[in-house]
Amino acid sequence: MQDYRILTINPGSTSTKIGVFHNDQMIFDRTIRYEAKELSVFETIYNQYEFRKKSILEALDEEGINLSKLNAVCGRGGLLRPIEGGTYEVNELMLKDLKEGYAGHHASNLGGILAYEIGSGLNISSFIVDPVVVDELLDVARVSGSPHMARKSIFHALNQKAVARKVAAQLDKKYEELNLIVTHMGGGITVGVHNYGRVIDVNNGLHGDGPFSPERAGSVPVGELVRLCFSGEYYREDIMKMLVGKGGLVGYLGTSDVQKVEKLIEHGNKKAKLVYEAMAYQIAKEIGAASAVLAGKVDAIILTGGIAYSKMFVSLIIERVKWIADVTVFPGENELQALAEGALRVLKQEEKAKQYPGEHIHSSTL
Ligand SMILES: Nc1ncnc2c1ncn2[C@@H]1O[C@H](COP(=O)(O)OP(=O)(O)O)[C@@H](O)[C@H]1O
Ligand SMILES: CCCC(=O)OP(=O)(O)O
Repeated sequence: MQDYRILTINPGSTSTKIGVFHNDQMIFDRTIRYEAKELSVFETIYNQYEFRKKSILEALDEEGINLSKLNAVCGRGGLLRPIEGGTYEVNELMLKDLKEGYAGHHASNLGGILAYEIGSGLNISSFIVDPVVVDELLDVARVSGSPHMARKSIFHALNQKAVARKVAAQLDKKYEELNLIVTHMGGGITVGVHNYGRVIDVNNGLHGDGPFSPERAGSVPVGELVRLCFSGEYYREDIMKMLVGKGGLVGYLGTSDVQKVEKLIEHGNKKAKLVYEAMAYQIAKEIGAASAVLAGKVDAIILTGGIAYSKMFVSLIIERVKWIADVTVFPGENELQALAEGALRVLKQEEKAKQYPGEHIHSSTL
């Protein structure tokens, strides 16, 4: 059997996580953290490209990783056109969409770009796997209530699918045989309805939908939002920041760090307690809505992401949703492993790499 060596790259808003895999075994990983002031000199996320690339190559060099032994580079995919899940070869159109921010700007846009630039320099393949725009929504889930707006699928597809596969294996089943509700709780929070391997409904984790999160407002009262927009007090950017970046815990408490919020609660801060409980309450409510999508036939509820490390937070959710199905807690994320496995399936020819953008997915049915 041929062996493969894969470099995986997962850019986040404050860090770039990298991993080197020998087949599906991680042999090196590192989280390269950046100071806020290091990144603030760049006007756009795309402008951070050279800086992040240099930091990756330096980390690999420090570890003595021989780049010429790599067979592929695989990055986290960003805000592209809506596409179905899977492993995609990075192509010209994908690079253009990632650079221009076809569906917006998020650090994950750099994943495909960095994979391509490093891969093409070494003359090896570059891929992305399950980008945040994976769109497997039911038509009925796309209808928002206004013909001027459609609901969109933007979520932690990579980690949700990776963790769902892991839990399916624990249950001795295939992912495609189960109905799962997967909740990723990180900087953003998304609750995905996984119906036999397809995410048929999910809140748009980036653009104002679903539970609030450490740094995002989630669904807000829309009449109030319109009032703020036309109050003459704010620019568009101010309002967008209220929704993403300065919403949620940051908006109420000035921090996106759940551990700091727990410290405030320990010290008797009543506001912190209320906001913390409200975030768990909104997540439980979203899981309840997800269970209705599956008509109550739920094999398991999964809680994952950084916040799932908190026993206190997780127990607040579990006490409200345990009547629906068993809850499995999978703290952190499994994204580097998922990237490597996605690339490996293609390298081993178990799957063909998909071509972006593939079949057009309608953003509205009406
Ligand atoms: N041990 C922990 N207990 C509680 N919260 C945690 C813990 N570790 C990380 N978090 C919280 O998880 C969130 C970040 O989650 P993560 O999945 O790393 O985010 P991202 O989506 O940005 O990758 C932060 O709010 C952080 O404070
Ligand atoms: C919903 C898009 C992905 C996302 O929100 O990722 P982060 O939580 O890492 O910002």
